[in-house]
Amino acid sequence: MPSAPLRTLAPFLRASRHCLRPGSAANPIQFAVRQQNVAAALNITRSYAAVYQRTKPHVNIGTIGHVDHGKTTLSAAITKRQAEKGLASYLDYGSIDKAPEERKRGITISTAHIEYSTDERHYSHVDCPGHADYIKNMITGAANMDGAIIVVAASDGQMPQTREHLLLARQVGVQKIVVFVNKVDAIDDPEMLELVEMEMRELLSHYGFDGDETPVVMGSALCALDGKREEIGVQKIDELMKAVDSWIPTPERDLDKPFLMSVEDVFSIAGRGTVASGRVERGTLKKDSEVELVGKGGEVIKTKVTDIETFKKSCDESRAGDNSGLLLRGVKREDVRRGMVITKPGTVKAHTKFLISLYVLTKDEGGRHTGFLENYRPQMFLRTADEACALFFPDDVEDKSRMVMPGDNVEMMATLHNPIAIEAGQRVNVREGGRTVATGIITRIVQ
Ligand SMILES: Nc1nc2c(ncn2[C@@H]2O[C@H](COP(=O)(O)OP(=O)(O)OP(=O)(O)O)[C@@H](O)[C@H]2O)c(=O)[nH]1
Ligand SMILES: [Mg+2]
Repeated sequence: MPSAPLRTLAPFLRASRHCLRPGSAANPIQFAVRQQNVAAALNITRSYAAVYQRTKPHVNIGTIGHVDHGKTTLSAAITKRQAEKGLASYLDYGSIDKAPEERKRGITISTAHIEYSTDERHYSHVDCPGHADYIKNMITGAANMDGAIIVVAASDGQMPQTREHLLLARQVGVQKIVVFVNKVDAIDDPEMLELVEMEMRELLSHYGFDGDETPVVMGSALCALDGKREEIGVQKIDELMKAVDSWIPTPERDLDKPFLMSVEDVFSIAGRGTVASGRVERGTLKKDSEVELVGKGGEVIKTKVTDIETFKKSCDESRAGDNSGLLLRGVKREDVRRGMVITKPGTVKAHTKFLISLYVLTKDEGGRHTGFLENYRPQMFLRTADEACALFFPDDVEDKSRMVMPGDNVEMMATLHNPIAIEAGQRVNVREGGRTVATGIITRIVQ
């Protein structure tokens, strides 16, 4: 379905096709200007900006929150508002809610993919219908979010589900969220709103988010969508998007991140020294740069890369995506082991304890046939490292005798036998007897 601005464009595009001389490029904007149709020229320019402009930084976000709190209404309202500014195509409630089910590697995703821009950035937005499904998609890497908008209905007042929302955000590995307190139109008592905000900030802090600084915007998605009560409608959508623009950071491109290569193999070259090889995960490294070797035992080895070999050729630089061999000055072969990482100094540390969101594979997905209890001790694969680990329930889980079943999404505390270089947001696999039994994402480093 063409967007509204593109539909107004159609006659111009058709007309411009007729008046084009062979060899000249179609330029509907110039054509509109020649026709002295300023409105059309502007429209076209805007729709081009919305649809084609890829120079703006890209960010993945989404609405999460409890059933019926207004996630879909808010998603529709955002596209409506941004469409008015020529920064999106308006998607009504129905076309967002009736998103087709996608299937990827046997994993069911059923989220609508929505696109819009602000003046600052370009967004891809998912409206998440079900918690369990989405957590699974996030954990298994079928979906990702750089930040989230949590929708909380003010009319529900003190809600037990609020905890669930924040836990969900943490579980999906999101570090920064913006709160939208919705259905403000249905509240007469301003104190009630203050209470909701206070409670949200407290809970944010409790779950490891920045409760003091997190933006909380209060409004009504429905009013914005229906064009009613601007002060709690469209104005609040504008405020929300400003908050999202400024609070949720633009993800760095892999190439711009600090250098990291996880060691796959180590060998020594007579007369030259020790070479560690692997695939460069991110960043770039120039010959003669200082690096650190982190992991396997916790001790950090500082050294210098005196030569770089990529695809069997010596070169001056190694970059994200390359398979490289790095010649390490003054390092003995036995000091380097598979599973260590070579990084820009000071950027990664080794740890032994962290929170992890796990999706436990079902029997049909090749996983276990039976559940497991706390203190389960499988093997954990973290980049090229594999390490014995133990899994426990976090402190705030009451029923610690519960059995984790295949198909479950579960948050657990993991401890490693040896310290390994890890970071929040990193994906890991849990294996037992040669098969993958769970897949997960590290959400918080504890120790
Ligand atoms: N009064 C009022 N009602 C609202 C507002 N926003 C949404 N609603 C209503 O709340 C109901 C649920 O809204 P949805 O947008 O479908 O909520 P959702 O979070 O997407 O729900 P699920 O997808 O089922 O989890 C609908 O009847 C909306 O019309 C609002 O700002 N004020
Ligand atoms: Mg919905």
